[in-house]
Amino acid sequence: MSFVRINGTLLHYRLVGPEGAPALVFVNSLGTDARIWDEVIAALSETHSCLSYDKRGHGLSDAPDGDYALDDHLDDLAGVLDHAGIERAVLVGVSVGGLISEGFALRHPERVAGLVLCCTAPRMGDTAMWTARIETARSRGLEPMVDAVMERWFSPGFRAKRPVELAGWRNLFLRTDPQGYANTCATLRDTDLTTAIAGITAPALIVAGSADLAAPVDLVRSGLAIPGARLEVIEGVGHIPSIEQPGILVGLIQNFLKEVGHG
Ligand SMILES: O=C(O)CCC(=O)CC(=O)O
Repeated sequence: MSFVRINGTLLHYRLVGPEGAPALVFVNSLGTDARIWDEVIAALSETHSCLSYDKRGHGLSDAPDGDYALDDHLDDLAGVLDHAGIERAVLVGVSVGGLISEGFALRHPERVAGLVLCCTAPRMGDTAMWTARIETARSRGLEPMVDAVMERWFSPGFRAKRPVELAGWRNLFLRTDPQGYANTCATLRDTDLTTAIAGITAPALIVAGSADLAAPVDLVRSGLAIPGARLEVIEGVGHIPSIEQPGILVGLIQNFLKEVGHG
């Protein structure tokens, strides 16, 4: 576990794998932290230097007050990469982490060797939906929404067959700072990269889960506006494939890394 302060905000990150190996950077989703990548990183860190971090408002990172702009997340990510000595990487982002990855590829094209965009889209939800969620989180915390969130995150099969793990991930969500959660919902409320992603020059693999209720396959398809991007759909999986089917996700990432010549 390592920590760094970027522009006053403390961020928690982990860097594992062979020193000097091609880098992979993992960006987590709303209401989760870097632990969602553990099984994927266990496999990929044999060959790659893997950096994961808790984005602001989540995990062991600070949760500063006020709405977070996409630019705040991009500054954080650039700061963590600079601190870790990573010049260029393939970014693997899920949901809002995918949006952050797209934004980073637009701002720093020279630093992005490729994008793996899981269960995400350049515009997720709408203003009314995020405004309502922000209001709930700020006034009543995360408890009122936990059951609905678990249904969006995990397929019916996962929820039925893996109740103990489900209980653990439920705890992760409930222990997220409600203000950090709400402030990150503001990023989703205010970010629309629908037009901008046509300007991404990095190669992109887009991954969807057929049972994802937070980012349904048809929404995820909108990411194909990235030139040359291709889509893979993991059958029967919900919003967080790194938890439900880490082995399948690892295989997809490994094929993509070969295609783009990144280790
Ligand atoms: O997961 C994200 O980063 C945002 C999408 C979302 O709303 C997830 C959820 O269902 O809570």
